[in-house]
Amino acid sequence: MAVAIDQGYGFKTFSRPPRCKLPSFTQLDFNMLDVSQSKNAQSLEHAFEFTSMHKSSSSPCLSHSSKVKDDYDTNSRIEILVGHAAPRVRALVVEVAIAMASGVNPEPTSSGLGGAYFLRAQNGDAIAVAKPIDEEPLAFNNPKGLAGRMLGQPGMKCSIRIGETGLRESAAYFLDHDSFAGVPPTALVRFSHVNFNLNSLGADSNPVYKIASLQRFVNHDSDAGDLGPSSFSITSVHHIGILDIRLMNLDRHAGNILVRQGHENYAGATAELVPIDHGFCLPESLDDPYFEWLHWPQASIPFSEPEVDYISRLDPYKDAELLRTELPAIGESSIRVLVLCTIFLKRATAHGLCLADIGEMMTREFQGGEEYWSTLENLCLNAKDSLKNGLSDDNDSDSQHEEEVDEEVFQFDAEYEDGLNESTDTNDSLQNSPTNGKPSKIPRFSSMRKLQDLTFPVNKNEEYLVDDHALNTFLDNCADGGNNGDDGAKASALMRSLSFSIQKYNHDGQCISFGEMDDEEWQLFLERFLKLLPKAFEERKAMGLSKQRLGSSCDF
Ligand SMILES: Nc1ncnc2c1ncn2[C@@H]1O[C@H](COP(=O)(O)OP(=O)(O)OP(=O)(O)O)[C@@H](O)[C@H]1O
Repeated sequence: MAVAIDQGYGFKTFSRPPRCKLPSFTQLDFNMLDVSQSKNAQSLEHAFEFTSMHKSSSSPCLSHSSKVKDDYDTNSRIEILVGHAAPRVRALVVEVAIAMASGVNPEPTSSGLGGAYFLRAQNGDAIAVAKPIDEEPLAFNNPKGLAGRMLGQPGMKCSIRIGETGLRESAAYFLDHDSFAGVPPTALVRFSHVNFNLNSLGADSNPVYKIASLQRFVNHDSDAGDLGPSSFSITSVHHIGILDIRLMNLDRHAGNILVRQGHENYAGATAELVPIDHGFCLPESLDDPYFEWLHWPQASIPFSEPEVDYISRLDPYKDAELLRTELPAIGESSIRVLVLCTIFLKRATAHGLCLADIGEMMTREFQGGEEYWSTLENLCLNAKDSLKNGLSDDNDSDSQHEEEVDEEVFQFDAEYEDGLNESTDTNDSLQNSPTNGKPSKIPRFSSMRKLQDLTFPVNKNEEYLVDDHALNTFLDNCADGGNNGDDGAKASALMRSLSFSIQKYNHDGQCISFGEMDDEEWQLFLERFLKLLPKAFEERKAMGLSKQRLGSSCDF
């Protein structure tokens, strides 16, 4: 049987496709592919070179509805929206197209809070995981009882909008240069006429298309939540951590790290880790990241030479340009978070800090029931303050500002010290230190009152459709994990990473954002920020040394 190729929609066979019918995106028509002739996707891709696949000059359009009038027919289709230029994406899409042409249906997964589906080949092997954007947690077609809000509204993380996690999954793959962290090939695709979940809101809509992230399925033995970290290779932990820091990943819980067991060797720690689920990366504002690896011993081991070299070669401005070109729907404020975090990583590494140091400096802290800005946020607030106060670059103003900052830091540290005094730590050397060996912090709520104009805007007048009672019941059920064996433990881990975000969103929904600055302000801000870094890094190092003197260094 001959392989029929849809000349109009993205393939060429032996003659050029008619110009007028070239679509914006690559499109494969499942039913137009004769599976019996297509032994494997790779050879198919080579045999039938894709057309030039003009990338749409406009942003991928994320529709706010699942009901559309499809111009085509009712055959199942898949199109690449984002990821044409990414390696190994087309092979993945072709494989999925072939599987679907053979009549294989998506298989819903029970884990995770969003709708996620395994796509299998005819022989039953999983090929890919698809996650439709309208089935994300809180989105209107969420199949796990967490539906309600519309796309574009703030989601589980206040700094990431519903419907935008798929874009971020794709961005993480683009930004994982040389497969350093091992993010599986990922694209943003459009499925037409495929059976995904529709809640009552859209149940009568047929035909339907869905935008979804599509990721290569990775064979694995377990996830990091099933094991202690002692078997994980240092390299795997470092590489994932480096990615998480650059992208400010808010959701690196243990379930988002797949584990592939290696063979035992003299070092013992050989398990390879595969990072998945990057939907909560690249927030629109600084936020509180969740790094499961933060207290793993591997994170306290200095970066290796190749890692330092990789970090030194990272170019935040090139990465920013890559996102602007390949994922124009990702906003400038998220791109600035990427730039800032990458600069932070580069400078901290050059200063000799380890992964745990850097991760901790990005993470907020709780003391006495209060949440405090992270060191990174404090640095940004101070840099923004100095811009706002119009301080010039001359030395006098600089030192005057530094004094002001020091005073603020000292006042806070006194408060922090009080807290420590109440706790069990009575070590004199720590108590006598002017900064208490801790990075400077500002009580979150007081600093927010002071800096409201710098925060991520959330329209509090918008009416959200979410049923908060249902949400809370769901969360309670998840948090009741201890009684449910593995699933319960995973749910608990997940909740640890997510629950505060929900609480935060409900209470204030504010974070530090850079989107409101014009280019000149942004550059000035970065200059100010860079000047503040050496002192913060020194403080951090000093803190590490005091810890070591106290004998609390990590044993591995
Ligand atoms: N690339 C992959 N390879 C293998 N399994 C995967 C892959 N991506 C996801 N999975 C599995 O699919 C399930 C759901 O995926 P995922 O955790 O990404 O969904 P989610 O709804 O975004 O989850 P969460 O609620 O943790 O944010 C998980 O069991 C996960 O292990």
